[in-house]
Amino acid sequence: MKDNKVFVITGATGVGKTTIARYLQENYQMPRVITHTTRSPRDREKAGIAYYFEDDVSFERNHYLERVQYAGAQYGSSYEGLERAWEKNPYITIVLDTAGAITYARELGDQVVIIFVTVTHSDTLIDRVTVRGDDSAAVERRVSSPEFLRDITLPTPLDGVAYELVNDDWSKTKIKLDLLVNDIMNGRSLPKKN
Ligand SMILES: Nc1ncnc2c1ncn2[C@@H]1O[C@H](COP(=O)(O)OP(=O)(O)OP(=O)(O)O)[C@@H](O)[C@H]1O
Ligand SMILES: Nc1nc2c(ncn2[C@@H]2O[C@H](COP(=O)(O)O)[C@@H](O)[C@H]2O)c(=O)[nH]1
Repeated sequence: MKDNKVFVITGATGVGKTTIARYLQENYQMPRVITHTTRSPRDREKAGIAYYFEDDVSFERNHYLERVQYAGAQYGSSYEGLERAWEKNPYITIVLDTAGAITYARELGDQVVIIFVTVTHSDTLIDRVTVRGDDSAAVERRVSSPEFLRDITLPTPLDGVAYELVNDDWSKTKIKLDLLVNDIMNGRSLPKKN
């Protein structure tokens, strides 16, 4: 449906994209689109909740709006996943890398609200994912990947398109999210930078 919207939450590893999606689910009943990946599950990640975990063969069976390689694994968001979420609510979320966010902006136009999440000091990201329980070798691989370095800064195609949200302090982030969601739901638009 034309009035359906998808909040695309993007940015580097550990900035808090999944935490933001969870907040929007719990407080605004926005379902998150579950995407597909060939990477292995982390401790506590459940199949069908965190991701649809695939192998190289099963990954090819889905119909993707976009797909990317990220730090050596494949990721993709399927049309079926989007429709399943929109059946539950006209406002939904998806967590993507910046390449995926650019594709969504191009393919879905006005139906997309992009939130680019950053932190002031990128060193804090390593602490955050370590506290989350990520294996130290995986953290090392991830933060030295070209995709991680790319996603730290706002890509040019998203400049003036994405809302920039600095997630240093979670209590302030929640206030900014509430303002943004209420404005979008009421057809207003906040400045893109805060
Ligand atoms: N403002 C914040 N201050 C401190 N810790 C935070 C903040 N926001 C999120 N976190 C924590 O940082 C960790 C990483 O957050 P989250 O998993 O949401 O990141 P992400 O961007 O989805 O990462 P990835 O792309 O690697 O999946 C989690 O342990 C989360 O609880
Ligand atoms: N473009 C896409 N990016 C995706 C998709 N699913 C997840 N992601 C992003 O990949 C990285 C790595 O995720 P992680 O869970 O292994 O840390 C992160 O930026 C996710 O937002 C997708 O379907 N398409």
